[in-house]
Amino acid sequence: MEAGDSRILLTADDLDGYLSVEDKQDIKDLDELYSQAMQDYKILESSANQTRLDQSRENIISTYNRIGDRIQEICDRHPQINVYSFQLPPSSRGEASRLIAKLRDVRTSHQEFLYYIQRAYELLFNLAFHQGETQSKNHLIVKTPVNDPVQNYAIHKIPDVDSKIENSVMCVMLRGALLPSMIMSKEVQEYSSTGYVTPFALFRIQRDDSRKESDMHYVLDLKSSFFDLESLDGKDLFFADPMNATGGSLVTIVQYLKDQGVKPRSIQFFNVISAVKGSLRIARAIEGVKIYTLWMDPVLNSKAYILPGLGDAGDRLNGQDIEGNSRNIIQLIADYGAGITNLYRSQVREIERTVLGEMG
Ligand SMILES: O=P(O)(O)OC[C@H]1O[C@H](OP(=O)(O)OP(=O)(O)O)[C@H](O)[C@@H]1O
Ligand SMILES: O=c1cc[nH]c(=O)[nH]1
Repeated sequence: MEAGDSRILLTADDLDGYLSVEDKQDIKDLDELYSQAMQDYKILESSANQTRLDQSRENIISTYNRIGDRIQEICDRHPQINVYSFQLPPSSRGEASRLIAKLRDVRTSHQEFLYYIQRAYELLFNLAFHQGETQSKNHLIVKTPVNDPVQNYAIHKIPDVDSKIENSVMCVMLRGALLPSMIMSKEVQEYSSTGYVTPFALFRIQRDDSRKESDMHYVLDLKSSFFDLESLDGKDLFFADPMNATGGSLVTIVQYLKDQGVKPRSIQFFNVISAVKGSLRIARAIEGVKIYTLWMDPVLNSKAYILPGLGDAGDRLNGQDIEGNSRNIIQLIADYGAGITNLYRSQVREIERTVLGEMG
C-alpha cells in the first residue's frame, strides 16, 4: 500500500497476494462455469428459433444449479462469509431470490430500486443479528391511534441485540454506499432499546475506472473524507455497501485505519450482492471480519463489475451526475428528496454534523 499526502493507494496485485492456491482455483472454476452460461445468453438474446431458445433456457438453469452448488461449497469452507440464501431455511430463500431478481432487472425503476434496497437491508440485519442462540427480548410498548373505549397500547417483544449494535460506527464508502449506510443505521436505531443513532465516518474511496480489474487501483482520498480516528478505536465498524466486487475498497480503508493505529472491536460488512473473488480477498486480508451478504455472484468482468450483478449500484441509487459536476454528500442527500430525508432524519443530522462540524 502506498501513501501520498492525502491519497492512499492499493492495487489488485496487493489483493491477489492474500489469495491461496485453493482460492485461485475456486475463482478459475467459477469463471469457466460462468463462461458456459454466457454462451447461452448470446442465443437467448439473438436467436429467433424457439427450439434453440428452449434449449438455451434449459442449459442456463442447469449451469446455474452447478454454479450455485459450487459457490455454496466454497462458502461452507469460509465461516466469515455469511450468505442469506445458504444460511436461512429453504422456506425463506425465495424471498431473497425474488428481491435480488427485482434489483437486477433492467426494468426496475429508481423508486422501486430504493424500495428493494431498503428491504434488502432489513433481511441483512436479520441475518447478522437475529440468528442463532435463543435471545433475550426487549419489550416495545406502543400507543396506537385507537382510543375507544380507552386509549389502546400494544406490547411487542423484539430480540435484545443492544450489545451487538450499540458500540457501532457506520463507516461509509462514498458515494454509492451513502443511502444503504443510512438505511442500516436506521435499522440499528429501531432495534436499539435506547434509540442509538450510530456516528458516521465517511470515506471517499474510488476505483480507477480507466483500469482493468486485473490492474485495478483503489484510491482513498483523505481530503474528501470525514472521520475522527479516535472515535473508531475499540468500536464495531459497520460497512454497508450494496456491492462487494473485488473487495479492494474495503481492504484499502481497513488497512489505512490499521496503519493509523486504530484497533476496532469488530469489522462487519453488509452487502446486497457479493462476488466470490472480493469475498475471498476480504476474508483473507482482514482478520476476524464478518461478511453478511444477501446473495453471492460467481464472477467479475474485465471492468471489475459483478456478473450477472445489477449494474452500477451508485448510479441506480443516486442517479447520474451531470457531466463535470459531481455532487457532494450534502447535495446527494438533498436530491434523495423530502420523503427519504424525513425517514432518515436522525441519520441525516449525524452525517451533516460529521461533514459540516457541530456548527453546520
Ligand atoms: O469491491 P470493490 O471492487 O472495491 O467495489 C465496490 C465498490 O464499487 C462501487 O462503488 P463505485 O466504484 O461504483 O463508486 P461509487 O461509490 O461512487 O458508486 C460500490 O459501491 C463499492 O463501493
Ligand atoms: O458490479 C458492480 C461492481 C462495483 N460496483 C457496482 O456498482 N457494481
